[in-house]
Amino acid sequence: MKVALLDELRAQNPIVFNVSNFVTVQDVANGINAIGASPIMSEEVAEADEMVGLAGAVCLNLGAVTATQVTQIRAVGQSANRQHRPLVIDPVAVGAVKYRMQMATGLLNDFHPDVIRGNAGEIAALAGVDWQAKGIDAGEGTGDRTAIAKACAQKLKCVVILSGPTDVITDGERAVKVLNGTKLFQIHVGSGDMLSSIVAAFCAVTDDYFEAAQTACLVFAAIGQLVAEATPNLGAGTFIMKLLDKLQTATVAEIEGIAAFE
Ligand SMILES: Nc1ncnc2c1ncn2[C@@H]1O[C@H](COP(=O)(O)OP(=O)(O)O)[C@@H](O)[C@H]1O
Ligand SMILES: Cc1ncsc1CCOP(=O)(O)O
Ligand SMILES: [Mg+2]
Repeated sequence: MKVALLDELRAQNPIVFNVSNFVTVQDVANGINAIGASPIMSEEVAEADEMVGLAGAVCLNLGAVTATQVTQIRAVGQSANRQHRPLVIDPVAVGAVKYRMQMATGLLNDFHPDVIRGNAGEIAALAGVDWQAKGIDAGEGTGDRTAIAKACAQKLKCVVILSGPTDVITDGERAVKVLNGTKLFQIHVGSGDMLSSIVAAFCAVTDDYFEAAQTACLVFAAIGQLVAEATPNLGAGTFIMKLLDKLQTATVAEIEGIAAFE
């Protein structure tokens, strides 16, 4: 685990190109900006190649995609592969909606992601494992989360993050668990989307995407935990404000001080 990548990210200030969903786009932009990278969003297929070309990494969020946007997402994904930009996918609610699963499966045939970040319901669905996803949320299941994440990584040949109370990060062989976090993440819609884009930001500053994924998960979860511990009984509204503040100011030493992983 290389928490010092956070300083590298802040020094390089990489551009992260996001195709976001309309629900959480501002959280994603501000989260990337606060941590020290530079967000840019686009829904226009005509500028796909140019956008990818100026970015250090690309994050495709499948959270609220129209048929027109599928065409743009495909073009962006293929362009990221062609231009050798790290590519992160967030497969929102593929475990709950058959249409989304078909759409995501089709896209994953058309381009190759370097990292997929989803909750248990989403990663189980992509792995082909039984799980009761609940809309955008993880839902219920009894399967072993590390085994499910590994199965997904082996099937899709990429790094997989299965996030939740414990984040599992795997390349299909090796697996690391990040134990930090706070339940407050669950009462903010967009926590997962922010994490996916922050994973992309870390992928922009190292070629080791397994390392980038682990570090992003640790940094994000630990910062949430620092915020929760600093203010007892924090509510949903103030949590996101304080989370943005702490994304901006947290130091490597503070994060290393509470880091819990195995
Ligand atoms: N119960 C929890 N306790 C601690 N951290 C959590 C908890 N639930 C989610 N998180 C954290 O929230 C972030 C978003 O993950 P998750 O909730 O799984 O995504 P999504 O919003 O896509 O369902 C991750 O950093 C994860 O570690
Ligand atoms: C509510 C909602 N509906 C479609 S996308 C979306 C946001 C999902 O955000 P997250 O997965 O980060 O909780
Ligand atoms: Mg999500």
